Amino acid sequence: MAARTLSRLLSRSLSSSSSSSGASASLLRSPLGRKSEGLINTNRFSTAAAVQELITPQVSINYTQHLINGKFVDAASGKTFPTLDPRTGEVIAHVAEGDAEDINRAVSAAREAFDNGPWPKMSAYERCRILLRFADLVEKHNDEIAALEAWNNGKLYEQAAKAEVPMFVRLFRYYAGWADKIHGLTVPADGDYHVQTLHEPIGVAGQIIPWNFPLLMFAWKVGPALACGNTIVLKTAEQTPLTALLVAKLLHEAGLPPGVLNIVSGYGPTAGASLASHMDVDKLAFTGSTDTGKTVLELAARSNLKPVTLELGGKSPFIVFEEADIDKVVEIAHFALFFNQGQCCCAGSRTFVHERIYDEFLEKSKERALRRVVGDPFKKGVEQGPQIDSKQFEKVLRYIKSGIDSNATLECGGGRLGSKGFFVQPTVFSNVQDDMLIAKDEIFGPVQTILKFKDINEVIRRANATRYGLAAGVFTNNVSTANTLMRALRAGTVWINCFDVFDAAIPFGGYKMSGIGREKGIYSLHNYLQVKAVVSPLNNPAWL
Ligand SMILES: NC(=O)c1ccc[n+]([C@@H]2O[C@H](COP(=O)([O-])OP(=O)(O)OC[C@H]3O[C@@H](n4cnc5c(N)ncnc54)[C@H](O)[C@@H]3O)[C@@H](O)[C@H]2O)c1
Repeated sequence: MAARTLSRLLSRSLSSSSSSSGASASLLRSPLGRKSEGLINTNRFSTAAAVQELITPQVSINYTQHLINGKFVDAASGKTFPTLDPRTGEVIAHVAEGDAEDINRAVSAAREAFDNGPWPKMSAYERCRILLRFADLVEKHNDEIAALEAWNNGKLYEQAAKAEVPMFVRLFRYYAGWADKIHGLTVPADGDYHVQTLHEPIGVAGQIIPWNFPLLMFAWKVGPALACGNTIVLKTAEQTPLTALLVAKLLHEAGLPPGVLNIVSGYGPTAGASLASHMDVDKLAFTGSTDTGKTVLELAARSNLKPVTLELGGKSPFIVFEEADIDKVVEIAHFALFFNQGQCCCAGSRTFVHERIYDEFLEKSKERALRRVVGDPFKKGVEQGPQIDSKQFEKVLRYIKSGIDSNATLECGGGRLGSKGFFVQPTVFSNVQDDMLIAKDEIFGPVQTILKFKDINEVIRRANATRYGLAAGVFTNNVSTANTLMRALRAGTVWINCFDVFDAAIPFGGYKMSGIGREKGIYSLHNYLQVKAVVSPLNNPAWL
């Protein structure tokens, strides 16, 4: 298709901003009666002046086909599917729709590149240098990549430009650094034998990623797999296929040989399921919902028993003890839940507050939510954009209704914003009980649930009483309380007096139904390596 340019679309929607059409730059009326151009300001006390400036980065959609064996190609069936701008629900591009045949072609290219191509035979230092060159190129195209990410996902442009693309770059530099430091051991064993372990690439890695952080999920998976010398078939989420194709182009410009990274766009039950069940895929790494995680694990087991890592959903407790600094923690709790429109696997989605500070904490949390600025993610000062699509948007509204029906107290929000796009009011519930659906299920939206607790043992029990175990936050000035909680909480990450601190070196993953295995850090390398024991007899050894 002809390249579409974001700045052109933005200027078009700006010039029509006096109509009440869309979220991008149209007039949207907040439920609180404020009305302002191009934004929905939930602040009764107004910060509108700070949020007028529209950022118009240059970006166009140039890549919409599959990337197979270093070339952009149409789907075998010739089919395409639409990808949307969540601000308006309008189609921004038609993308090749992959199915089993496209997956077959991509897996064959990856197999050939692994078995006979230069990548696994290249020195680790050369692989490192390609990854470093790629990181430099991404850095150079930072704003363009961030704009495409925001356009396709609805996330804040500034969040993508200032945090997510730089984190992407950091992840690739981190794994580039590992490429030439991966090695086995010599092992002292009983008997006259020389024993060593070889850490070998696992082969063709199948990777399936979600839509909430399309670029970061790409980096978490592709970075370590390439550092270890594997080849890849990546299936992007159907909602957000665009940025993976753009950065993959840059990776080839950096010197990646053809066939090493193949990308197929398409839907889960067709393209995703074909990848998970493919007999020639040696490893599967999946990030997405717990239900789909179970499906892909089963597909992997029923096909060739490929090893599977799973990064799944969460319902993470955010626990505030009585001595915490209330103003500061209200802000962190707000961020922990509402960041990225609440579409975070590790969102602090059960805010447990000690009964002595509960009322004050609740009042301030509500005030903060009312001040949250919702609007066009390309505007400076906007804090919240739209949900990703109508399905997620409706799911969030259903959970809000379920909270109301189950007699939790709706403190603020509770509905949609505007009439176009997928904007949801920042919503806070109090009087939430553990057995309510809003306290048990992953809502994946801007809905904060605030629960009251009395003592440490009670809150540990309640925080752990979930099928999930992805992350937790603990806010206390008492060292002993912190020490107890960091061990007692059954979660892959425990943040003490902070939340959402990510770094390439920090492992991430879940206990219980939040997943299997860890990504990032040194731990991710283990996902992409086979360990081979090599044993040979020693004649007359000088030492053992
Ligand atoms: N633990 C983590 O690191 C982490 C990170 C981000 C998101 N998540 C989780 O992801 C979920 C949100 O993402 P989502 O709605 O895109 O999840 P999802 O499970 O619907 O989809 C994730 C991916 O799986 C694919 N898929 C769907 N059905 C499939 C099937 N039958 N076979 C193979 N692939 C299939 C989709 O096309 C998509 O690419 C949330 O539950 C969130 O918590 C977890």
